[in-house]
Amino acid sequence: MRIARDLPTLRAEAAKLGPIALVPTMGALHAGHISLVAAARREAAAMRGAVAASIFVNPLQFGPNEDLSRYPRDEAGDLAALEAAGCDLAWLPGVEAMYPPDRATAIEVEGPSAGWEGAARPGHFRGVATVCAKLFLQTGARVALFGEKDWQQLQVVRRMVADLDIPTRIIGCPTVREADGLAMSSRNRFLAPAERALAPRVHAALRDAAQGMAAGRPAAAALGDARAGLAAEGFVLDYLALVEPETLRETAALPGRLIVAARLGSVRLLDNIAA
Ligand SMILES: Nc1ncnc2c1ncn2[C@@H]1O[C@H](COP(=O)(O)OP(=O)(O)OP(=O)(O)O)[C@@H](O)[C@H]1O
Ligand SMILES: CC(C)(CO)[C@@H](O)C(=O)[O-]
Ligand code: BAL
Repeated sequence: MRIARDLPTLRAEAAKLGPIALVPTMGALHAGHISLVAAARREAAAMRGAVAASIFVNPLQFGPNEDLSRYPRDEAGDLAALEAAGCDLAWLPGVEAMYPPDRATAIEVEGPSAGWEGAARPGHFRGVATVCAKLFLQTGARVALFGEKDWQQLQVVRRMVADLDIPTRIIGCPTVREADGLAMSSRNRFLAPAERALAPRVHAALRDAAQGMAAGRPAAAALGDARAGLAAEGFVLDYLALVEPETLRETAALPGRLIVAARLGSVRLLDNIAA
C-alpha cells in the first residue's frame, strides 16, 4: 500500500493507479469501514482501477463544543487494517495543507442538510461537504463509498455531486452492526459497560416502530412509543423521526427512513433503517 501525506505525492501515486474508488474516513477504523473498503475493491476491479482511503479528522465539521480533541486516533492500526483489507493508497493530509490560513471557500448544501444532524450540529454539513469535495478533487475519485449509518450525510453528499456536476459516483453501503444490533461507530468505545449493554435498544426501537407501521399502525403512534421507550430507559433523544429518504423532510407516509440520534452519557448514537 502506498501512503501519501502531501498533494503532489497523492497526485503522482493516483496517476499510476487508474480509476480510483475512494473511501473517505476519519480513522479509528472498524468493521464498518472495512466493509466500505471491500465494496471499493469490487468497484475497483470492475473498472480496472484501485482503492484509495483517506484518513482525516476534519476540524471543519466539528462545532466549538464538540469532541474534536478527543476523537479517537490510531494511525498505525488504521494503516495496518487498510493494507490487510486490500487498500492500494492511503491519503493522510495534514490540516494545514487542507485548510491554508487564507482559504475563503466552503460548500453549503441546502435541502437535505436542513434539520436533524444539521440542526443539532450547526455548520457540520458545510464542513462535510467542503472536505468531501476536496477529497474527490484531490484523488480524482471515479466512485466514492459511504456508509448508510450516516444516512443524512450520504444524502447531502449525493446532492452536492449532483448539483456541482462532480464526476464522482456515490455508492451507499449497508450499516455494519454488532451481533446485538448496535451500529458500529468509532465513538462506541466511549460507552461505559452499562451504557454499552443498553445501546442496542436504539436499533430495537427503530425495528419495532418500522414493524408496527408496516402492520398499519399510524406513524405518530409508533414513533411516540419508540421515543417514550427510549426516554424511559435513560436515553436523551435529539430526534427520532420518519423522513423521506432523499430529502430528509419529515413525513407520515411509507416508504420512508426512520432516523434517530440518542445520547447515552457523553456518547451520541446515530442509527436509521428503512420503513
Ligand atoms: N457501522 C457502519 N457501517 C457502515 N459504514 C459505516 C459504519 N460506521 C461508519 N461508517 C462509514 O464510514 C465512513 C467514515 O465514517 P467515520 O470515520 O466517521 O466513522 P464512524 O464510526 O461513523 O465514526 P463516528 O460515528 O464516531 O464519527 C462514513 O461513510 C460512515 O458512514
Ligand atoms: C465523510 C467524512 C470522512 C468527511 O470528513 C466523515 O464525515 C465521516 O467519517 O463520516
Ligand atoms: N460519521 C460522521 C462524522 C462526524 O461525526 O463528524
